[in-house]
This record gives sequence, C-alpha cells and structure tokens, in this order.
Amino acid sequence: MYPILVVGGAGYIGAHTCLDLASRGFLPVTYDNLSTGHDDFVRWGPLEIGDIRDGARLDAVFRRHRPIAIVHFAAQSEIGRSVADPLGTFDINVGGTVSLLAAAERAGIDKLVFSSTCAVYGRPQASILSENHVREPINPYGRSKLMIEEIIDDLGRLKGLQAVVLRYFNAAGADPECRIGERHDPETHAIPLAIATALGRREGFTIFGTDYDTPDGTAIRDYVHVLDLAAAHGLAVEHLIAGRKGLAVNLGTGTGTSVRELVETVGRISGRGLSVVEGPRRAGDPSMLVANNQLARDALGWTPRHDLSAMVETAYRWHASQNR
Ligand SMILES: NC(=O)c1ccc[n+]([C@@H]2O[C@H](COP(=O)([O-])OP(=O)(O)OC[C@H]3O[C@@H](n4cnc5c(N)ncnc54)[C@H](O)[C@@H]3O)[C@@H](O)[C@H]2O)c1
Ligand SMILES: O=c1ccn([C@@H]2O[C@H](COP(=O)(O)OP(=O)(O)O[C@H]3O[C@H](CO)[C@H](O)[C@H](O)[C@H]3O)[C@@H](O)[C@H]2O)c(=O)[nH]1
Repeated sequence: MYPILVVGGAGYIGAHTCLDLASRGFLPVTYDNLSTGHDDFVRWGPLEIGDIRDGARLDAVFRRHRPIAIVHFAAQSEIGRSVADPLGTFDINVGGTVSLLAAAERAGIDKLVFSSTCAVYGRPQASILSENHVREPINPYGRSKLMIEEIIDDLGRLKGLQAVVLRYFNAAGADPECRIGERHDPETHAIPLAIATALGRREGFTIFGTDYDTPDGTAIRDYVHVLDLAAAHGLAVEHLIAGRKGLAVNLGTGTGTSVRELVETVGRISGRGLSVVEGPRRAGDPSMLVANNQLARDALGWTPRHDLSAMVETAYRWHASQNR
C-alpha cells in the first residue's frame, strides 16, 4: 500500500479524499493540527498531529511514513476571516505551504496535489469560467491561493515539482454512510445553514442579495459533490504516479444553481418548510461562478457523478445524524 500524505486530512474535503484514496489501494496518512479538523474523521489511515509551519515535525513524519505524494488541503479558508486577518491567513496558507514544500524537497518528494479555489479568478468576466480566465482575486484568501499557485509554478520550472492544482467551486454533500461530513464551526456555507434551518436548529435562512443580475435575482454557484471532488484527488494522484505532467484544472459540475433554487431543494428534500429572510448582499460575493470542467474531464478522466439533489440528500442525512 503506497502511503500518501494528506495534509489537512481531518477536514471536510480531506477526510472524503482519504476515503477515496483508501478505495484505490493507497494508505492515506493524515497530517493535521486539528484547528478546524476532527480526529474522528480520520478513519482510513494514521493521524499525525502537527502544524504545516513546523518543519522539524514534518521531517519526522516524512521519515516515518515515506509517502510517495502529498495532497495538501490545510488552510485558513474563511473569506471573512481572511479580510479581518490577512497576515494570519497568509502565514498559514502561504507561509505554511512554503514550509511544507521545503520539507517535501528535503524528503525528495516531487508529487503534489493542491487545493485551490475558484476564488483565484476574482470577479468573473464570463458566465462560464475556464482555467485561462484572468486570475485577480478580490480577497486575501483568494490571493493566498493564487500566490501558492505561482510558487508551485516556479518550483515546477526550477525544481521539477509535478503538481496538480485543483480549483474547486462550491463543495457540498457528504459520505452517504454518514461516517464523515461537513462540520465547520462557525458554519458560513449556504447548504449546511439552510439544512440547519430546516432541522429547526436555526431561526431562519437569510438570502444574501436578491438584486443580482441573474434570472431570479439571487447569486449563482456551481455546487459539486464532495465525493466527486475526492475522486478528482485520487485521479490526480494516479496521474502524477503515472508520470504525467502537472496542470491546473477547475472542479465544478458546469451547472449553476441560484440561492433560491438551493432553498427550494432543501425544502423539498427535507420535507420541511424553512423560514427565509431576504437580506442585503454579502460583501465580496460575485453574482455567478460556474465552471467549464472540460480540462478535468480530458486530462484526468474526471466525471462529476452526483447532482444537486444527491448533494442536499447526503448533506441532510449527515446533519440530521449529528446531535447538535
Ligand atoms: N469547502 C469549499 O467549498 C472549498 C472551496 C474551494 C477551496 N477549498 C479549499 O479546500 C481545502 C479544504 O477545505 P475544507 O472545506 O475541507 O476545510 P476544513 O477547514 O474542513 O479543512 C482544512 C483542514 O486543514 C487543517 N489545518 C488548517 N490549518 C492547518 C495548519 N496550519 N497545519 C496543519 N493542518 C491545518 C484543519 O485542521 C482542517 O482539518 C482548503 O484549502 C480550502 O481553501 C474549499
Ligand atoms: O446564509 C447564507 C450563506 C450563503 N449565501 C449565499 O449562497 C452562496 C454560496 O455561499 P457559500 O458561503 O456557501 O459559498 P461561497 O460561494 O461564498 O464560497 C465558496 O467559494 C469561495 C470561492 O468563491 C471559497 O472557495 C469558499 O471556500 C467556498 O466555500 C453565495 O451566493 C452566498 O451569498 C446566502 O445567501 N445565505
């Protein structure tokens, strides 16, 4: 069983990726400081507790497990917090990634899969975003991810690093067996907040903005099932192990969903009405983010298999199973 170091493997997308890697015959070794992750999410391989900014700890973990590739999720990924604390965000995201890449270089590991985001594109200049869309992030979170992409590019040219950069759109859904799911605190994402409202755990769901230039006036996003994201990481690892070249790809379904459509879907699947309030726009939110995913299909052989109903169904089941 080839070990793969999954950095941030105790988090939402990282834990689902560990499940996918194990199903492909790899041993996912999680490295995580548990700042937003959960030790009970680490079920398919060992957990090494540590911070990505701790080079000596990373060296010890590389020596102990001898991974053949790294999948890197660890980040401060709340946009609002990145605006309130840009330096803290750059420290974890950029400083932490430099520390991780330096340890990887010391250990002779040249294969990396990196979690990027559609936030690197900034304000969309097209209705469907391709990878060659201009990258002009509008918040420190997106900028930190762009900086890391640029560092990875330089290491590719100068040091032979082979990296697959995955730009996710909006992750949603959960493991259908409810072993792992989305557990963020505070929760800021639309689907878990709408579900919490349907479950009676929140007073109401606020739609942030009803005056966007979209058919129903609410913002449109490309929600992609976390199991499909996880599969893309498994394919990216296999791509690199097969000796294929690094690249950067979008991961979205190519289908846009408005906030109103999302709320309707949560209402239909939960069978419960949810109280909805219309509020102002949230600062920094673009009106529409939808992926062109052709490159991921062609280069990685990736196909998103789950639709919005499957995302909301599995997320609903997960949240209902949590006693909170
Ligand atoms: N959730 C989304 O919709 C989305 C969209 C685009 C990109 N992303 C990116 O995907 C990645 C994973 O997102 P997620 O939603 O699973 O987040 P998450 O917070 O659930 O997972 C991040 C994990 O990294 C760990 N971590 C954070 N800082 C660390 C540090 N300094 N050292 C070691 N471990 C550390 C956390 O404890 C956590 O387990 C992030 O890089 C995020 O920016 C997420
Ligand atoms: O209570 C809420 C929460 C969200 N929304 C709306 O629902 C949509 C989705 O919002 P999320 O917070 O679920 O997701 P974002 O699109 O803001 O963020 C996602 O995409 C970002 C890139 O733009 C980052 O990568 C981030 O990590 C990732 O979660 C947005 O239009 C938002 O305004 C509401 O109307 N009400």
